[in-house]
Amino acid sequence: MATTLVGLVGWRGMVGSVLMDRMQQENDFALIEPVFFSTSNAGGKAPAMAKNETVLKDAFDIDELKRCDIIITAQGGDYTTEVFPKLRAAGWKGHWIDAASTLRMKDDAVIVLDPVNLPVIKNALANGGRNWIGGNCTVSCMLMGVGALYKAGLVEWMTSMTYQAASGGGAQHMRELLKQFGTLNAEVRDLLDDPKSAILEIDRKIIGRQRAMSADETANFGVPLGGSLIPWIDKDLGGGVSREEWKGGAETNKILGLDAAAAIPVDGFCVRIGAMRCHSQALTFKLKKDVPLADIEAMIANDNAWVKLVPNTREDTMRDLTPVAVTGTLTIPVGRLRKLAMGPEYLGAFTIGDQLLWGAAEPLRRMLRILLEA
Ligand SMILES: NC(=O)C1=CN([C@@H]2O[C@H](COP(=O)(O)OP(=O)(O)OC[C@H]3O[C@@H](n4cnc5c(N)ncnc54)[C@H](OP(=O)(O)O)[C@@H]3O)[C@@H](O)[C@H]2O)C=CC1
Ligand SMILES: N[C@@H](CC(=O)OP(=O)(O)O)C(=O)O
Repeated sequence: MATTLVGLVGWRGMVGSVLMDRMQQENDFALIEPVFFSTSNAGGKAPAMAKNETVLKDAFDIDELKRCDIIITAQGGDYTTEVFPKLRAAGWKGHWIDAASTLRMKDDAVIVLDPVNLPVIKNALANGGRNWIGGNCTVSCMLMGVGALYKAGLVEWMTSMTYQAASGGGAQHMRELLKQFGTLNAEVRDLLDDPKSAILEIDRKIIGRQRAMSADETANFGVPLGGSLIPWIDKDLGGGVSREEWKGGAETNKILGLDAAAAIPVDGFCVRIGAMRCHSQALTFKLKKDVPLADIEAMIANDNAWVKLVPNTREDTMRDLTPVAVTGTLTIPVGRLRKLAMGPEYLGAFTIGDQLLWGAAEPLRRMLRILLEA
Protein backbone atom coordinates (compact mmCIF):
# COMPACT_ATOMS: atom_id res chain seq x y z
CA MET A 1 0.00 0.00 0.00
CA ALA A 2 1.28 3.52 -0.88
CA THR A 3 2.47 5.59 2.07
CA THR A 4 -0.15 7.97 3.42
CA LEU A 5 0.90 11.60 3.00
CA VAL A 6 -0.20 13.48 6.12
CA GLY A 7 0.03 17.27 6.18
CA LEU A 8 0.67 18.77 9.61
CA VAL A 9 -0.31 22.41 10.17
CA GLY A 10 0.04 24.18 13.52
CA TRP A 11 2.49 21.56 14.81
CA ARG A 12 4.66 24.00 16.77
CA GLY A 13 1.84 25.77 18.64
CA MET A 14 0.75 24.73 22.12
CA VAL A 15 -1.88 22.20 21.01
CA GLY A 16 0.32 21.14 18.07
CA SER A 17 3.33 20.48 20.31
CA VAL A 18 1.27 18.26 22.59
CA LEU A 19 -0.03 16.47 19.49
CA MET A 20 3.52 15.93 18.15
CA ASP A 21 4.61 14.52 21.54
CA ARG A 22 1.72 12.09 21.61
CA MET A 23 2.27 11.02 17.98
CA GLN A 24 5.90 10.28 18.80
CA GLN A 25 4.99 8.39 21.97
CA GLU A 26 2.51 6.24 20.04
CA ASN A 27 4.83 5.75 17.07
CA ASP A 28 2.29 7.26 14.67
CA PHE A 29 5.04 8.67 12.44
CA ALA A 30 6.10 5.13 11.52
CA LEU A 31 2.78 4.76 9.68
CA ILE A 32 2.81 7.97 7.65
CA GLU A 33 4.88 10.25 5.46
CA PRO A 34 4.55 13.59 7.28
CA VAL A 35 4.58 16.90 5.40
CA PHE A 36 5.12 19.86 7.72
CA PHE A 37 3.52 23.20 6.88
CA SER A 38 4.13 26.68 8.26
CA THR A 39 2.31 30.00 8.08
CA SER A 40 5.49 31.89 8.95
CA ASN A 41 8.57 29.98 7.81
CA ALA A 42 7.93 28.23 4.47
CA GLY A 43 11.23 26.95 3.08
CA GLY A 44 12.64 26.42 6.59
CA LYS A 45 13.73 23.09 8.00
CA ALA A 46 11.01 20.63 9.00
CA PRO A 47 11.30 19.09 12.50
CA ALA A 48 13.16 15.86 13.23
CA MET A 49 10.08 13.66 12.64
CA ALA A 50 10.23 14.50 8.90
CA LYS A 51 11.33 11.65 6.63
CA ASN A 52 11.58 12.57 2.93
CA GLU A 53 9.76 15.92 3.09
CA THR A 54 12.39 17.85 5.04
CA VAL A 55 11.45 21.40 4.00
CA LEU A 56 8.54 23.34 5.53
CA LYS A 57 5.78 23.99 3.00
CA ASP A 58 3.67 27.14 2.82
CA ALA A 59 0.46 26.43 4.78
CA PHE A 60 -1.49 28.67 2.38
CA ASP A 61 -0.28 26.87 -0.77
CA ILE A 62 -3.37 25.00 -1.94
CA ASP A 63 -1.41 22.90 -4.44
CA GLU A 64 0.96 21.66 -1.72
CA LEU A 65 -1.95 20.96 0.63
CA LYS A 66 -3.80 19.11 -2.14
CA ARG A 67 -1.02 16.52 -2.33
CA CYS A 68 -1.90 15.25 1.15
CA ASP A 69 -4.23 12.31 1.78
CA ILE A 70 -4.94 13.63 5.26
CA ILE A 71 -4.36 17.06 6.82
CA ILE A 72 -4.26 17.61 10.57
CA THR A 73 -4.43 21.22 11.70
CA ALA A 74 -4.08 22.83 15.11
CA GLN A 75 -3.34 26.21 13.55
CA GLY A 76 -6.59 27.83 14.71
CA GLY A 77 -9.98 28.97 13.47
CA ASP A 78 -8.80 31.84 11.26
CA TYR A 79 -6.60 29.47 9.29
CA THR A 80 -9.43 26.97 8.85
CA THR A 81 -11.82 29.71 7.74
CA GLU A 82 -9.36 30.92 5.13
CA VAL A 83 -7.92 27.68 3.77
CA PHE A 84 -10.49 24.90 4.14
CA PRO A 85 -13.10 26.26 1.67
CA LYS A 86 -10.40 27.00 -0.94
CA LEU A 87 -9.00 23.51 -0.59
CA ARG A 88 -12.38 21.82 -1.03
CA ALA A 89 -13.27 24.21 -3.89
CA ALA A 90 -10.03 23.11 -5.57
CA GLY A 91 -11.40 19.57 -5.58
CA TRP A 92 -9.41 18.11 -2.67
CA LYS A 93 -11.07 14.90 -1.45
CA GLY A 94 -8.76 14.09 1.46
CA HIS A 95 -9.54 13.87 5.17
CA TRP A 96 -9.39 17.10 7.19
CA ILE A 97 -8.75 16.69 10.94
CA ASP A 98 -9.01 19.97 12.85
CA ALA A 99 -8.69 21.24 16.45
CA ALA A 100 -10.52 24.50 15.77
CA SER A 101 -14.22 25.03 16.43
CA THR A 102 -14.95 26.62 13.01
CA LEU A 103 -16.43 23.56 11.29
CA ARG A 104 -17.71 21.64 14.32
CA MET A 105 -21.41 22.22 13.89
CA LYS A 106 -21.44 21.84 10.09
CA ASP A 107 -23.70 19.01 8.91
CA ASP A 108 -20.88 17.30 7.02
CA ALA A 109 -18.50 17.37 10.02
CA VAL A 110 -18.21 14.87 12.85
CA ILE A 111 -16.96 15.90 16.29
CA VAL A 112 -14.46 13.16 17.04
CA LEU A 113 -14.12 11.53 20.45
CA ASP A 114 -13.89 7.86 19.57
CA PRO A 115 -14.04 6.30 23.06
CA VAL A 116 -17.46 7.95 23.26
CA ASN A 117 -18.74 8.08 19.68
CA LEU A 118 -16.92 5.49 17.57
CA PRO A 119 -20.25 4.31 16.06
CA VAL A 120 -21.00 7.89 14.93
CA ILE A 121 -17.51 8.15 13.38
CA LYS A 122 -17.75 4.75 11.68
CA ASN A 123 -21.19 5.56 10.30
CA ALA A 124 -19.94 8.87 8.86
CA LEU A 125 -16.89 7.14 7.38
CA ALA A 126 -19.10 4.57 5.69
CA ASN A 127 -21.14 7.43 4.24
CA GLY A 128 -18.12 9.24 2.80
CA GLY A 129 -17.39 11.63 5.69
CA ARG A 130 -14.14 13.57 5.31
CA ASN A 131 -14.27 16.33 7.95
CA TRP A 132 -13.26 15.32 11.47
CA ILE A 133 -13.23 18.01 14.11
CA GLY A 134 -11.98 17.85 17.71
CA GLY A 135 -14.57 18.89 20.28
CA ASN A 136 -14.53 21.70 22.79
CA CYS A 137 -12.07 20.76 25.54
CA THR A 138 -14.60 20.98 28.38
CA VAL A 139 -17.14 18.85 26.55
CA SER A 140 -14.62 16.20 25.49
CA CYS A 141 -13.16 15.86 29.00
CA MET A 142 -16.65 15.65 30.53
CA LEU A 143 -17.80 12.92 28.13
CA MET A 144 -14.60 10.92 28.63
CA GLY A 145 -15.49 10.87 32.33
CA VAL A 146 -19.24 10.36 32.45
CA GLY A 147 -20.09 9.29 28.88
CA ALA A 148 -21.21 5.94 30.28
CA LEU A 149 -24.34 7.52 31.75
CA TYR A 150 -25.28 8.99 28.37
CA LYS A 151 -24.54 5.74 26.53
CA ALA A 152 -26.82 3.92 28.96
CA GLY A 153 -29.62 6.38 28.18
CA LEU A 154 -29.85 7.38 31.83
CA VAL A 155 -29.52 11.16 31.58
CA GLU A 156 -32.68 13.27 31.61
CA TRP A 157 -30.63 16.47 31.91
CA MET A 158 -27.24 17.63 33.16
CA THR A 159 -25.88 20.89 34.43
CA SER A 160 -22.18 21.68 34.70
CA MET A 161 -20.26 24.27 36.67
CA THR A 162 -16.78 24.49 35.17
CA TYR A 163 -13.43 25.54 36.54
CA GLN A 164 -11.40 26.11 33.37
CA ALA A 165 -7.64 26.53 33.16
CA ALA A 166 -5.71 29.45 31.70
CA SER A 167 -4.38 27.27 28.86
CA GLY A 168 -7.84 27.30 27.26
CA GLY A 169 -7.05 30.82 26.13
CA GLY A 170 -3.62 29.86 24.75
CA ALA A 171 0.03 30.13 25.71
CA GLN A 172 -0.02 33.88 26.34
CA HIS A 173 -2.83 33.47 28.86
CA MET A 174 -0.79 30.94 30.84
CA ARG A 175 2.15 33.34 30.94
CA GLU A 176 -0.08 36.22 32.00
CA LEU A 177 -1.56 34.24 34.88
CA LEU A 178 1.89 33.34 36.21
CA LYS A 179 3.10 36.93 35.88
CA GLN A 180 0.09 38.12 37.85
CA PHE A 181 0.80 35.60 40.62
CA GLY A 182 4.41 36.86 40.69
CA THR A 183 3.31 40.49 40.83
CA LEU A 184 0.94 39.80 43.71
CA ASN A 185 3.55 37.82 45.61
CA ALA A 186 6.12 40.60 45.16
CA GLU A 187 3.61 43.14 46.48
CA VAL A 188 3.49 41.46 49.92
CA ARG A 189 6.76 39.53 50.06
CA ASP A 190 8.11 41.49 53.04
CA LEU A 191 4.90 41.03 54.97
CA LEU A 192 4.83 37.30 54.15
CA ASP A 193 8.39 36.93 55.40
CA ASP A 194 7.33 38.43 58.73
CA PRO A 195 5.21 35.82 60.59
CA LYS A 196 3.88 38.59 62.87
CA SER A 197 2.51 40.75 60.05
CA ALA A 198 -1.26 41.29 59.95
CA ILE A 199 -3.16 39.16 57.42
CA LEU A 200 -5.66 41.96 56.80
CA GLU A 201 -2.78 44.23 55.80
CA ILE A 202 -1.63 41.59 53.29
CA ASP A 203 -5.19 41.23 52.02
CA ARG A 204 -5.58 45.02 51.66
CA LYS A 205 -2.37 45.32 49.65
CA ILE A 206 -3.30 42.41 47.37
CA ILE A 207 -6.75 43.71 46.48
CA GLY A 208 -5.23 47.16 45.94
CA ARG A 209 -2.65 45.73 43.53
CA GLN A 210 -5.23 43.58 41.72
CA ARG A 211 -7.50 46.58 41.20
CA ALA A 212 -4.54 48.65 40.02
CA MET A 213 -3.40 46.16 37.38
CA SER A 214 -2.62 47.91 34.11
CA ALA A 215 -4.00 47.10 30.67
CA ASP A 216 -0.62 45.51 29.89
CA GLU A 217 -0.81 43.25 32.93
CA THR A 218 -4.29 42.03 31.94
CA ALA A 219 -3.89 42.18 28.15
CA ASN A 220 -5.06 38.60 27.56
CA PHE A 221 -7.74 37.99 30.18
CA GLY A 222 -8.98 41.60 30.29
CA VAL A 223 -9.15 41.57 34.11
CA PRO A 224 -6.92 40.03 36.80
CA LEU A 225 -7.21 36.23 37.04
CA GLY A 226 -4.46 35.59 39.64
CA GLY A 227 -6.26 35.42 43.00
CA SER A 228 -9.63 35.90 41.26
CA LEU A 229 -11.89 34.17 38.71
CA ILE A 230 -13.81 35.14 35.58
CA PRO A 231 -17.31 33.70 35.15
CA TRP A 232 -17.43 34.23 31.38
CA ILE A 233 -15.56 32.30 28.66
CA ASP A 234 -15.65 32.98 24.91
CA LYS A 235 -18.10 35.28 23.11
CA ASP A 236 -21.39 36.74 24.36
CA LEU A 237 -24.17 35.03 22.41
CA GLY A 238 -26.85 37.30 23.87
CA GLY A 239 -29.61 36.23 26.21
CA GLY A 240 -27.01 35.96 28.98
CA VAL A 241 -25.33 32.88 27.48
CA SER A 242 -21.61 32.58 26.75
CA ARG A 243 -20.46 30.68 23.66
CA GLU A 244 -18.58 28.22 25.89
CA GLU A 245 -21.83 27.44 27.74
CA TRP A 246 -23.73 27.00 24.47
CA LYS A 247 -21.09 24.50 23.28
CA GLY A 248 -21.85 22.32 26.32
CA GLY A 249 -25.32 21.43 25.05
CA ALA A 250 -24.75 21.72 21.31
CA GLU A 251 -21.54 19.69 21.15
CA THR A 252 -22.52 17.05 23.71
CA ASN A 253 -25.58 16.16 21.67
CA LYS A 254 -23.72 16.28 18.37
CA ILE A 255 -20.95 14.00 19.69
CA LEU A 256 -23.58 11.53 20.88
CA GLY A 257 -25.30 11.68 17.49
CA LEU A 258 -28.58 12.95 18.98
CA ASP A 259 -30.71 15.11 16.71
CA ALA A 260 -32.86 18.02 17.89
CA ALA A 261 -35.81 15.77 18.73
CA ALA A 262 -33.71 13.50 20.94
CA ALA A 263 -31.42 16.19 22.39
CA ILE A 264 -30.65 16.04 26.10
CA PRO A 265 -30.67 19.42 27.89
CA VAL A 266 -27.11 20.24 29.01
CA ASP A 267 -26.40 23.69 30.40
CA GLY A 268 -24.46 25.47 33.12
CA PHE A 269 -21.87 28.13 33.83
CA CYS A 270 -18.32 28.23 32.50
CA VAL A 271 -15.75 29.89 34.73
CA ARG A 272 -12.07 30.66 34.17
CA ILE A 273 -9.91 29.99 37.22
CA GLY A 274 -6.18 30.18 37.93
CA ALA A 275 -5.29 26.57 37.05
CA MET A 276 -2.69 25.95 34.35
CA ARG A 277 -4.00 23.31 31.89
CA CYS A 278 -6.69 21.12 33.46
CA HIS A 279 -10.39 21.85 33.17
CA SER A 280 -12.48 20.70 36.15
CA GLN A 281 -16.24 20.43 36.32
CA ALA A 282 -18.89 19.89 38.98
CA LEU A 283 -21.80 18.05 37.38
CA THR A 284 -25.40 17.58 38.46
CA PHE A 285 -27.48 14.92 36.70
CA LYS A 286 -31.17 14.31 36.76
CA LEU A 287 -31.35 10.62 35.93
CA LYS A 288 -34.35 9.03 34.26
CA LYS A 289 -34.64 6.58 37.14
CA ASP A 290 -33.16 5.76 40.52
CA VAL A 291 -30.05 3.67 39.86
CA PRO A 292 -28.01 2.40 42.84
CA LEU A 293 -24.80 4.39 43.32
CA ALA A 294 -22.67 1.21 43.14
CA ASP A 295 -24.11 0.45 39.68
CA ILE A 296 -23.39 3.99 38.52
CA GLU A 297 -19.82 3.74 39.81
CA ALA A 298 -19.29 0.44 37.99
CA MET A 299 -20.71 1.83 34.75
CA ILE A 300 -18.39 4.83 34.85
CA ALA A 301 -15.31 2.83 35.92
CA ASN A 302 -15.76 0.29 33.12
CA ASP A 303 -16.54 2.72 30.31
CA ASN A 304 -13.06 3.28 28.90
CA ALA A 305 -9.39 2.72 29.67
CA TRP A 306 -8.70 6.28 30.84
CA VAL A 307 -11.49 6.98 33.28
CA LYS A 308 -10.54 6.50 36.92
CA LEU A 309 -13.13 6.30 39.64
CA VAL A 310 -12.03 8.25 42.71
CA PRO A 311 -13.68 7.05 45.92
CA ASN A 312 -15.74 9.83 47.46
CA THR A 313 -13.56 10.34 50.51
CA ARG A 314 -11.61 13.38 51.58
CA GLU A 315 -8.27 11.61 51.31
CA ASP A 316 -8.84 10.14 47.82
CA THR A 317 -10.32 13.37 46.52
CA MET A 318 -7.44 15.51 47.71
CA ARG A 319 -4.86 13.11 46.30
CA ASP A 320 -6.40 12.17 42.94
CA LEU A 321 -9.03 14.74 42.01
CA THR A 322 -7.05 17.93 41.39
CA PRO A 323 -5.52 19.62 38.33
CA VAL A 324 -2.09 19.07 39.87
CA ALA A 325 -2.68 15.29 39.98
CA VAL A 326 -4.04 15.12 36.42
CA THR A 327 -1.88 17.53 34.38
CA GLY A 328 0.16 15.84 31.65
CA THR A 329 -1.74 12.55 31.94
CA LEU A 330 -4.55 10.99 29.91
CA THR A 331 -6.32 9.92 33.09
CA ILE A 332 -9.84 11.29 33.54
CA PRO A 333 -10.72 11.00 37.22
CA VAL A 334 -14.38 11.05 38.22
CA GLY A 335 -15.15 11.47 41.89
CA ARG A 336 -17.42 13.10 44.45
CA LEU A 337 -20.13 10.76 43.16
CA ARG A 338 -23.16 10.85 45.42
CA LYS A 339 -26.92 11.11 45.34
CA LEU A 340 -27.98 14.69 46.10
CA ALA A 341 -30.50 15.92 48.66
CA MET A 342 -33.08 16.65 45.94
CA GLY A 343 -33.88 12.95 45.53
CA PRO A 344 -32.55 9.56 44.40
CA GLU A 345 -32.52 10.52 40.69
CA TYR A 346 -30.23 13.47 41.36
CA LEU A 347 -26.56 12.61 41.04
CA GLY A 348 -23.54 14.80 41.75
CA ALA A 349 -20.06 14.23 40.27
CA PHE A 350 -16.77 16.02 39.80
CA THR A 351 -14.37 15.35 36.95
CA ILE A 352 -11.08 16.71 35.59
CA GLY A 353 -9.20 16.44 32.32
CA ASP A 354 -6.01 17.79 30.80
CA GLN A 355 -7.51 20.14 28.22
CA LEU A 356 -4.50 19.89 25.91
CA LEU A 357 -4.61 16.07 25.83
CA TRP A 358 -8.17 14.68 25.80
CA GLY A 359 -9.37 18.27 25.43
CA ALA A 360 -7.50 18.91 22.18
CA ALA A 361 -4.67 16.74 20.82
CA GLU A 362 -5.60 13.15 21.65
CA PRO A 363 -8.92 12.85 19.76
CA LEU A 364 -7.13 14.17 16.65
CA ARG A 365 -4.32 11.62 16.64
CA ARG A 366 -6.76 8.83 17.39
CA MET A 367 -8.85 9.92 14.39
CA LEU A 368 -5.71 9.70 12.26
CA ARG A 369 -5.26 6.11 13.47
CA ILE A 370 -8.88 5.27 12.66
CA LEU A 371 -8.38 6.57 9.11
CA LEU A 372 -5.09 4.70 8.70
CA GLU A 373 -6.73 1.48 9.86
CA ALA A 374 -9.92 1.93 7.79
N1 LIG B 1 -5.53 26.37 23.47
C1 LIG B 1 -6.46 25.45 23.64
O1 LIG B 1 -6.75 25.06 24.72
C2 LIG B 1 -7.19 24.83 22.53
C3 LIG B 1 -7.02 25.26 21.24
N2 LIG B 1 -7.70 24.68 20.23
C4 LIG B 1 -7.53 25.12 18.83
O2 LIG B 1 -6.17 25.04 18.46
C5 LIG B 1 -5.77 26.26 17.92
C6 LIG B 1 -4.33 26.50 18.24
O3 LIG B 1 -4.22 26.82 19.63
P1 LIG B 1 -2.81 26.97 20.32
O4 LIG B 1 -2.00 25.75 20.07
O5 LIG B 1 -3.10 27.38 21.71
O6 LIG B 1 -2.17 28.20 19.46
P2 LIG B 1 -0.70 28.74 19.43
O7 LIG B 1 -0.83 30.23 19.40
O8 LIG B 1 0.17 28.14 20.48
O9 LIG B 1 -0.14 28.24 18.01
C7 LIG B 1 -0.75 28.60 16.80
C8 LIG B 1 0.31 28.94 15.77
O10 LIG B 1 0.97 30.15 16.09
C9 LIG B 1 2.23 30.21 15.40
N3 LIG B 1 3.24 30.75 16.32
C10 LIG B 1 3.66 32.03 16.34
N4 LIG B 1 4.56 32.22 17.30
C11 LIG B 1 4.75 31.05 17.92
C12 LIG B 1 5.59 30.62 18.99
N5 LIG B 1 6.40 31.45 19.63
N6 LIG B 1 5.52 29.33 19.38
C13 LIG B 1 4.70 28.47 18.75
N7 LIG B 1 3.92 28.82 17.72
C14 LIG B 1 3.92 30.09 17.30
C15 LIG B 1 2.50 28.80 14.91
O11 LIG B 1 2.26 28.77 13.49
P3 LIG B 1 3.45 28.71 12.43
O12 LIG B 1 4.34 27.56 12.81
O13 LIG B 1 2.73 28.48 11.15
O14 LIG B 1 4.14 30.02 12.52
C16 LIG B 1 1.46 27.96 15.62
O15 LIG B 1 1.07 26.85 14.88
C17 LIG B 1 -6.74 27.29 18.53
O16 LIG B 1 -6.86 28.42 17.72
C18 LIG B 1 -7.99 26.53 18.64
O17 LIG B 1 -8.67 26.62 17.40
C19 LIG B 1 -8.54 23.65 20.47
C20 LIG B 1 -8.73 23.18 21.71
C21 LIG B 1 -8.08 23.73 22.86
N1 LIG C 1 -12.70 27.81 24.86
C1 LIG C 1 -11.80 26.90 25.54
C2 LIG C 1 -10.61 26.53 24.69
C3 LIG C 1 -10.93 26.25 23.26
O1 LIG C 1 -10.08 26.39 22.41
O2 LIG C 1 -12.19 25.89 23.00
P1 LIG C 1 -12.77 25.63 21.53
O3 LIG C 1 -11.87 24.59 20.89
O4 LIG C 1 -14.14 25.16 21.73
O5 LIG C 1 -12.71 26.96 20.80
C4 LIG C 1 -11.34 27.56 26.80
O6 LIG C 1 -11.18 28.76 26.75
O7 LIG C 1 -11.07 26.90 27.79
